[in-house]
Amino acid sequence: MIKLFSSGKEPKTQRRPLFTAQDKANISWFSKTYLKEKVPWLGAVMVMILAQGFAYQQFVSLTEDGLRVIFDKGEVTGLIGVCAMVMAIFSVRAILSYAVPRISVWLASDAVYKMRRDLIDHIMILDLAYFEKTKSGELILRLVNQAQDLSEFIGQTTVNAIRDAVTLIIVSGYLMWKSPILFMSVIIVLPIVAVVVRRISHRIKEVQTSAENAMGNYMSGIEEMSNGMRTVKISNQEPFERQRLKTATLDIKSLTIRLQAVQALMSPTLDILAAIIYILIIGLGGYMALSNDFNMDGASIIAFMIGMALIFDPARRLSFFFVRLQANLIVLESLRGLYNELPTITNAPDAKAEFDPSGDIKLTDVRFRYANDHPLFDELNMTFEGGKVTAIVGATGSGKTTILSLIARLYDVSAGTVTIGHEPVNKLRIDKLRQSFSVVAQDIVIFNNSIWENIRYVRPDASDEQIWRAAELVGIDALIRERGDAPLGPKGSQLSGGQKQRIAIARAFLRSAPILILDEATSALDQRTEEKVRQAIGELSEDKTTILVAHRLSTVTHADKIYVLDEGRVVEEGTHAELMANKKLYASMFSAQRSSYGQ
Ligand SMILES: Nc1ncnc2c1ncn2[C@@H]1O[C@H](COP(=O)(O)OP(=O)(O)OP(=O)(O)O)[C@@H](O)[C@H]1O
Repeated sequence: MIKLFSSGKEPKTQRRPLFTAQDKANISWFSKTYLKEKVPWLGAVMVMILAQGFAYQQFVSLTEDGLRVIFDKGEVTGLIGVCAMVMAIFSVRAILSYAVPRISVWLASDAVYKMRRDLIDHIMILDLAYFEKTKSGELILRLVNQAQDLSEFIGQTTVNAIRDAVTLIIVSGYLMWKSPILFMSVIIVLPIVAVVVRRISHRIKEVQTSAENAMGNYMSGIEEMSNGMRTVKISNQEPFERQRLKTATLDIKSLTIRLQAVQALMSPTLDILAAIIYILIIGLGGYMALSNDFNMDGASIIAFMIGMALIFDPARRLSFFFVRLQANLIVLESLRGLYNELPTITNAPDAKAEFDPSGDIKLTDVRFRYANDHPLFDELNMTFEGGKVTAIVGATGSGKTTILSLIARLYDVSAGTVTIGHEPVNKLRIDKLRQSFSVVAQDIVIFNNSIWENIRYVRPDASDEQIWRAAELVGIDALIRERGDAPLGPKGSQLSGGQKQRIAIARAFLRSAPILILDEATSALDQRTEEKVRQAIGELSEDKTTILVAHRLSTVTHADKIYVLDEGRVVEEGTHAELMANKKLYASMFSAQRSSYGQ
């Protein structure tokens, strides 16, 4: 679970390798999955990068020649020749400097596009349970920001780092060949760089994890605040929301500053090291040039100095690369973590596409729990007869909606079976199973689109006549004419609760599947509209297996069978008349409701 805010005290860093086994596995996964097919292009980029490295080496070598021409021979034509060569070398490097980022950014963007595409595919198959426990801000962070960060890191930072590493190796090799003693004396400082980079990298990794978490919290906070603005305003909770978001941004600010503070330690360290290197070249190199014991002259010292200057910047950038690498390893880990979320509700290997959706729906000895601590159902037995209307009533939280979720296999039972027409639902192809339902759920999802498009959503191939007919049956046709193509606002915020419910019922009409599930389908309608819609629903449920969940018992009296549920157990079952005659829970609930409605 994501840590809400970092405590400010990071655990003491233990000595860990630069890449953990997990990091290596993540990098290998990303390369194999998204870069392997681009190997020829990656090869081309590598060749160009090598050519860029050799261009610098040639430049150092030509500079030395040029200096000798000036110091020793004094030939102007020789000097022009050297200048022309330098120009040619830098022209080649310039062309490559254009080509390399163009290709590498394309490669990285394509790889990250494919990863995003796969992530979207993967998210779509995850269980409902995953979305009920995951904050949407976390998903947005991964799919938007982290994927983008990774793309930039691979396409620009890593390619630049490889170019720097190649330049460093080639030019260092050349300097080593020219003067091993001088080269070995000046790179004595390198182990210090390695130690500093290592220490700083570990620290960055820790702070980056907290920063990513804080960003996810901030995004989730914004989402919750904007979606819940009606409740926020009515309950005067603006100060609380303001404070919550401010605390989240403050957390991001302090983590960003901490991250920068750690990263900033690199610069002064490297500046001091640069000074040591130049002092060594001037002092030791100067001594070698003055002494007759070494094969060195002024030109070689200056060329050596230029060579070191040329590799110093790549070396500095490379050390920053390792710092940024740590941050991006965290991002990669977080992205790959999404793939580690696996759906449990999947098609069985021999899943059937053919079954009789108009058969009886049976729950036999069903056991189910949401969290591990409290079982909701223990040996639940129910039958919803095919082609009949069955109602489930009971106190709030007694498990009515959960029964519907088990039938539609949004959750799997932990023991027992749920069958439709004698076929266990977990042996049916999930798409075929769900195609057999028309559902009017409690939480109606309305998209920011027109009413028309919202109805059509459940059956994109429906004809205009079919959509009009569905709209007329629930009496929303006039509103369609009035609003036209105007979008309904996020989550249908520009509609009343009853209008949303009518759209949901129109969807059920349009879909006209053999099993009709109505979960508090008419609770937000006024009595006159409800009467009209109920007649329409009556027509719709003809020859269909209908499961009706309602609190208002007057809406279930016509059902062929009524189940009364209490804390996950069926406490009564029968027709309205039978249950009234029983004079138990149902009868008392019915009488209480009737007297409260003044009937
Ligand atoms: N996704 C979930 N994770 C954990 N617990 C859940 C989840 N959904 C529901 N519950 C719990 O399971 C129990 C049954 O919930 P359910 O929604 O099935 O009740 P219900 O009878 O339909 O209630 P209502 O009449 O209020 O709609 C409740 O205690 C609820 O808090």
